[in-house]
Amino acid sequence: MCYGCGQIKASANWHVSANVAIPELHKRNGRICKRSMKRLGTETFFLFLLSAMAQRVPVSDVAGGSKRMSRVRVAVRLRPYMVKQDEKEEGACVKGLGPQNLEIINWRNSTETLQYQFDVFYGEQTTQQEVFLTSVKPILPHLLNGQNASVFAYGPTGAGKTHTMLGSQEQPGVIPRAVREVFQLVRAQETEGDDWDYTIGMSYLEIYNEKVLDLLSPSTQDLPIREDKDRNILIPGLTHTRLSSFSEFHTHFIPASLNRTTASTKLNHRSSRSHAIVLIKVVKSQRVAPHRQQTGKLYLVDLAGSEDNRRTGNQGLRLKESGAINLSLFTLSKVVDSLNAGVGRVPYRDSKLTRLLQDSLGGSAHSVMITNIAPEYKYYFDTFTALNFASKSKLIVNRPFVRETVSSTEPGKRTRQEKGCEATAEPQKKRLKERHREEQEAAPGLAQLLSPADSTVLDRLLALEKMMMGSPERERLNLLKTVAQSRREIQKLKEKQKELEEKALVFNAERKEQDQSVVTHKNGVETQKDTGLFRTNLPPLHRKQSTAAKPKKQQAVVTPLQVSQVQPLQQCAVVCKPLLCPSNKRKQHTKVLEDKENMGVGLPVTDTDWEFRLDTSVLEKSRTKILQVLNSGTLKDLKTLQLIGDKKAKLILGWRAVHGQFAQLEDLQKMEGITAKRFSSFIKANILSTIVK
Ligand SMILES: Nc1ncnc2c1ncn2[C@@H]1O[C@H](COP(=O)(O)OP(=O)(O)OP(=O)(O)O)[C@@H](O)[C@H]1O
Repeated sequence: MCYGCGQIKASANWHVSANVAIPELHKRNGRICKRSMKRLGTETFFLFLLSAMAQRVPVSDVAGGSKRMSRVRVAVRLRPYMVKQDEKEEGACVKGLGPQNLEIINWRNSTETLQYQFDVFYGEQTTQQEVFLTSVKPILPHLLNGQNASVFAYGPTGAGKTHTMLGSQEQPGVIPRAVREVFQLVRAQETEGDDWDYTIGMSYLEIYNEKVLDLLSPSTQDLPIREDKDRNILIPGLTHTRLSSFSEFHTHFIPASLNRTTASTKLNHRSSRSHAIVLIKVVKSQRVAPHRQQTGKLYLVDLAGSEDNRRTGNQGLRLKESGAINLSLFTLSKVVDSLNAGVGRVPYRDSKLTRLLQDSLGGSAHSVMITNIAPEYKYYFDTFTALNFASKSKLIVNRPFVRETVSSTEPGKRTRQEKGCEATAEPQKKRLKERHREEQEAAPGLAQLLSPADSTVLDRLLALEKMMMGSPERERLNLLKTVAQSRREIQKLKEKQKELEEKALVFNAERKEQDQSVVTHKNGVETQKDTGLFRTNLPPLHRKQSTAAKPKKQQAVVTPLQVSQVQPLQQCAVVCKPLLCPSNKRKQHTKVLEDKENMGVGLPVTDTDWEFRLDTSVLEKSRTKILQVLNSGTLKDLKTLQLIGDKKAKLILGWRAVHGQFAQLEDLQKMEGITAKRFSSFIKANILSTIVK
C-alpha cells in the first residue's frame, strides 16, 4: 500500500527504495504521490527523492532505439585519496561498488549510504588510457560524418578535471589523446582513398569572469558569441588555426594552455580560474560534384571547479572569479533542470558557458560528461552536489544530425560558416535580445537561490536539493520565500527578546536605586549592602509587607513592575530566587547585575544562567509542555513554538516519522541543523514564553 495515499499496489509504477527508512510510495505519471510529502515530512521526503535519484537505473541508451537520439553519457571518476587533503584523517567518504556504481555516506544519517549508478564509474586506479578508450574514443568517428561531439569534465575544485582533460607529459589526458585519434581517423579515411578531402583546425578559448578570451591569440578582448540560422554557435574573431599534424597541434596547444588563467587557492595550488574549451573542427569536402561539405566539431571542455569560498579562502579577485565560476555552473545546472523538465525555454543565454555548450546539452552533439570527484571528507558536500548534478545530466537526450552543405563553390573556398557569422547574426539580434530578457526575468539569480556565505549547511543543502530535483520555477521560489519568511520571523523574535531583556535590566537597576532611597529614607542606619540586594530580589508583595513604606514611595517602587509582568525572565528571578537559596542566588544576581551593567544591555552572563533563576517545578512543567508539543503536535502546533518556522516544523515531523518520539528535549539536537547554540536559544525562548502564557 502506498504510504502517501493508501493506494493498493497494482502495477510496476511504484518506487521501492532500498533505504529501509523510506516506505513504498505510489507514482503517477512518473511523479511521486504528492500526499507522501505531507505524510513523510520534508526531511524524509527529500531523503526519499535523493535515494530515488541515486538508485534510478539509467534508461536504455536511446541511441540504440533511434538513430536520431543520443543520451548524454555520464562517467564518474574518483581521484586517488590524498593524505595531504585530509588534515583530520577522516578517511574516504566515497567508495566504488563496481564498474558503474558507487556509494557515498548519507549526510543525514551516517549509518546509511547513498548509492548511485552511472554509465561508468572509474575508481582511483583507473588510467588516463582507460578513460579515453572507454568514454571518449567511441564518439570521435561521428566527427567525420559531419556530427558534433563534446567531452566535458565537471566537478569540484581539486577533484581532477584538468588532470583528466589535459593530464601531464607522462600521463596525457583526454585532449591530446582525442586530437591524436582524430588525426588517425582522418589518415585512415585518406588511405582508404575515398573522394573526400579533410581539413582539421583548432580554436582554443577560455571563459574568464564571463569574458570569452582567445587563448591562441591572447588579448583582453571579450569575444562575442553568435548563433547562425542553423543554430550553430559561432565566435567571430576567434582564431582558428589549420592543423596538418598532431605535432602541430602540440606546438599551438602547449603555449596556449599556459595562457589560461590559473592561481593558487587553499584547495588547489594550481586551480583553473576559467572554463577552457578546445574546439577541433573537421571539415570534409567532396572533391567531385555536388561538392558536399560536412563539418563536425569536437568540444573538449575543462570546466573550472565549483567552489565553496568558506573553504577556498578566496578573497578579492579570487572571490570575483569564484563568483563568475559558480554563477556559470549554476546556470549549467538550470539548463539541465529545464531540459529534464521539458520546458520550452532553456536558459542557455544566462551564461557564456551554457551558450557555448548549448550544442552539447540538449543540442546536436554526442556528449560525454566526466564528473570528477575527490574522496576526502572535506569535499563531501561538493562531491554530493556533483554526483546529483551528474545523476540528473544522464537523463538528457541530444539529437545529433549531420551538418552538410552542398556547396556551389569549389572545395577549398571558404564557406560562410568558416568565415564566421557576422552577416547572419544581425537580423537575429533583436529576437535574441528579447529572448534573453525573457529568460532573465523568468529565472532567479544565483544570489536569490543560493544562500549567502553565512547560511547554514542545512539551508544550503535544502536549496541545492531543491535545485537538483528539477522542480518547477514557481515551487522553487515558494520554498525560497518560506525560508526567507522563517528567517525574518526568527530575527524579529530575537530582537523582541533582546528588547525585553533590556527593559528588565533597566527596571532592575532602577528598582535597586529606589530600594536604596526607600531604605535610607525609612531607616538611615541600614546599609546598602544589607538591604539593597535582598530587597531587589523580593516580590512586590514581600516588599510592601516588610518595608511598610509610605504610599508615595511604594508607588515609586511598584510602578516598574508593569514592565516585569511582560518580562518573564525577570519576574521569575524576582519571585523565586530568595526563596530557593538566598546566599548563592544573591551572589549570582550580583554578578548578573554587574555584567549587565558592564555590557550595557543584553543577555545574562551565560545563556544557561536564566534556567537557574527559575523555580525547578516551573521549569520542569514548561519542558514537559514543550516536549508534548514536539511529540504530538501537528504542523500548526509545532509552528506555535518559538523559533520553529514552517521548515523546522516539517523537519520535526519528518524526524518523528523516521525515529519516533523525542525521549527528551535534548534529542532535538540529533536533528541536522540544530546545533547546541540553536537548541539552547530554542529552549530559552519557549520556556519563557510558556511561563508568560
Ligand atoms: N586520477 C588522478 N591520479 C593522480 N593524480 C590526480 C588524479 N586526479 C587529480 N590528480 C591530482 O590532483 C590535483 C588536483 O587536480 P586538478 O588540478 O586536475 O583538479 P581540478 O579539478 O582541475 O581543480 P580546479 O578546478 O581547481 O582547476 C593535481 O595535483 C592532480 O595531479
